[in-house]
Amino acid sequence: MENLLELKKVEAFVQHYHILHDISFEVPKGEVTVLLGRNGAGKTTTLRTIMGLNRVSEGSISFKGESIVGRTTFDIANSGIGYVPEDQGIFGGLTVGENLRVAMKKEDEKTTERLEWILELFPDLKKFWKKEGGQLSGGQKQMLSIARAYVNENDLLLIDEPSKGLAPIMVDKVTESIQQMKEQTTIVLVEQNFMMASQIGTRFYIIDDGVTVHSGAMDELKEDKQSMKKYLGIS
Ligand SMILES: Nc1ncnc2c1ncn2[C@@H]1O[C@H](COP(=O)(O)OP(=O)(O)OP(=O)(O)O)[C@@H](O)[C@H]1O
Repeated sequence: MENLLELKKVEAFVQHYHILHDISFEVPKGEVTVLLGRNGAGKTTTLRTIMGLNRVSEGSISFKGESIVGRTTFDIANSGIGYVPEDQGIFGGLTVGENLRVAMKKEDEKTTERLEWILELFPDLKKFWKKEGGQLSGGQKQMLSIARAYVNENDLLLIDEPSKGLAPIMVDKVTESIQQMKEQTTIVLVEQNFMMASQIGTRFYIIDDGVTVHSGAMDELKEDKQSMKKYLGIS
């Protein structure tokens, strides 16, 4: 299968700290690739590095067969990568509608269709269309953040810990929504909630101290008690 995104031996710095030491993974088109690892392992840094927010000192990152190292974040986003950051990145002082409008790269028919689709998936966003982003619940903010990335015609979505801080019922809702989205787009998902990751993911990579140390099919990891304990602290 064709790889949409490929990282090879990536080393990267956050300010002057060397955080990523050897990150390599492949993201096949049409799949959900999950990045797992303990707190502070380097998962968020990996997504931010793909988006051009950290300096790459070694290795390569290619998207649709072209290197994206050294490009601006604006350029990388425009080449077809949507990013749902861990802090959700929504504007607290803008309404739900305004948040979506400013996120839209185009206002064409396809974008309108995608907006309608996502509003059906997240009816709360329609219901609270005029409510300010800052007044939404945690789950609603997460939905808005995902919708802001989804509304554009991206080839790839990077989603950072969508379950973080959500009540179990909201985690189920977000899981269900990503399951529906994966029918339409390729996804890289960072997730600490193993149940959620295992329901959605196709393949996994484990990051430990800035290094990709293990990978395989998500279904196999569930049975691999030794790796779960060693790398994720799950027994
Ligand atoms: N701005 C920064 N300055 C210094 N160190 C940083 C900065 N941002 C991240 N780090 C360090 O980089 C390492 C990787 O952090 P990162 O956020 O990528 O981990 P993570 O795997 O996403 O964990 P979490 O699930 O806790 O977000 C951590 O040791 C963290 O302390």
